[in-house]
Amino acid sequence: MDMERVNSMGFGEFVDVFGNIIEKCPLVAAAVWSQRPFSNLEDLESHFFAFIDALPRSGQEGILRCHPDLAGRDLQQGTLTAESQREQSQAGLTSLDADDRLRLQRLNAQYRERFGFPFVLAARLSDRDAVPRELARRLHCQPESELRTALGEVKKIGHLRLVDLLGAHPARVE
Ligand SMILES: NC(=O)NC1=NC(=O)NC1=O
Repeated sequence: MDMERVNSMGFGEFVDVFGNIIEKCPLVAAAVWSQRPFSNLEDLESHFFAFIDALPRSGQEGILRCHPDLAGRDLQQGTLTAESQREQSQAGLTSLDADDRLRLQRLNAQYRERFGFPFVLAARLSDRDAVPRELARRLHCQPESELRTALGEVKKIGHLRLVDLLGAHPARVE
């Protein structure tokens, strides 16, 4: 899909295509549509990220709360979005043994208890050993910095989902 096609999309088609760039937050795509035309993937992405950055803290925490736990209930029940299902299975989270799954669920619960939002990490850039390690590490961070870290992961997930849809930007040959 090229940028000409993206820029020609009506509102409905744009939200159909980009509504889950930010997990379960089609509002972001609905807002970004009015910023068209976009010059390239980075430009489009910058509008998604600017919307998130401009939200009040409650809105940013709301974005995080829309993310399903890693190896959590949604994964067990098969109710993940297609993107999340793919990302979590690529990180090996669909084949955890009972002990590892229970450990991750306990860590997720501790994390949510401490911060009031779920642990979010770009699963495609991680793996089944790194996820619990990173969760245990971030569990001890300060709330302010952890909010920023978590939103950074939302942006990594969003970037990878945009690359899936638009194709990676060929390296410029100077
Ligand atoms: N809590 C999460 O981090 N969820 C997720 N990370 C991903 O990369 N996909 C998810 O569903």
